Amino acid sequence: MLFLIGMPASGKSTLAHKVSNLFQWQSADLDQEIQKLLQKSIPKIFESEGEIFFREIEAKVLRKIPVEPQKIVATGGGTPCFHQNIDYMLSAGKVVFWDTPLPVIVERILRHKAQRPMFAQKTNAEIEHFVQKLYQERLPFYTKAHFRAKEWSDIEKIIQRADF
Ligand SMILES: Nc1ncnc2c1ncn2[C@@H]1O[C@H](COP(=O)(O)OP(=O)(O)O)[C@@H](O)[C@H]1O
Ligand SMILES: O=C(O)C1=C[C@@H](OP(=O)(O)O)[C@@H](O)[C@H](O)C1
Ligand SMILES: [Mg+2]
Repeated sequence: MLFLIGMPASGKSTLAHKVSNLFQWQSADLDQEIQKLLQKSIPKIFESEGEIFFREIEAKVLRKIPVEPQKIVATGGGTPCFHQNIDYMLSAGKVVFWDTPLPVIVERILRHKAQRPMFAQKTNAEIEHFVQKLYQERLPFYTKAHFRAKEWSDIEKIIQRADF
């Protein structure tokens, strides 16, 4: 099983779908599993229950996703940084850091910021600064991954060479 980690808006959810379609792999999206379980959108969960509750549920749901070969799981941007989730993922499967360039991430967040609870209340300049800071804080977790991928060809190589 492959876990995708990386910044919010780096494209983890999109990439999991693409791998699933192209290689007929199973896929799962941790945020979607949480939304299904609680019958609430991620922004609503943040708003009504708060981040601490979200991180607890996130850690539990992560560990409930069945570990199977030829399966790719998109996690949330913060997943590896809480509740020893990175150690769990490193032991349960292979972990890929999807390292999209920060300017691309900033541009995507600015386009859809209303849907993202961490960014909705911030000005554009604040978002840019916040994304830089978040990247620096999270890099020590992200770089624990088995693989660091920057483009699609990196993903293809990982899928072809690793025995999952
Ligand atoms: N390779 C890509 N090229 C262009 N846009 C992309 C690409 N991957 C993702 N996106 C867009 O970026 C946004 C965030 O993608 P998403 O897969 O939700 O990221 P994440 O799950 O990492 O937050 C979405 O609007 C998506 O359509
Ligand atoms: O970076 C984060 O802390 C978060 C990223 C989101 O997932 P994506 O990375 O799929 O946007 C989602 O889990 C939640 O809003 C928190
Ligand atoms: Mg996602």
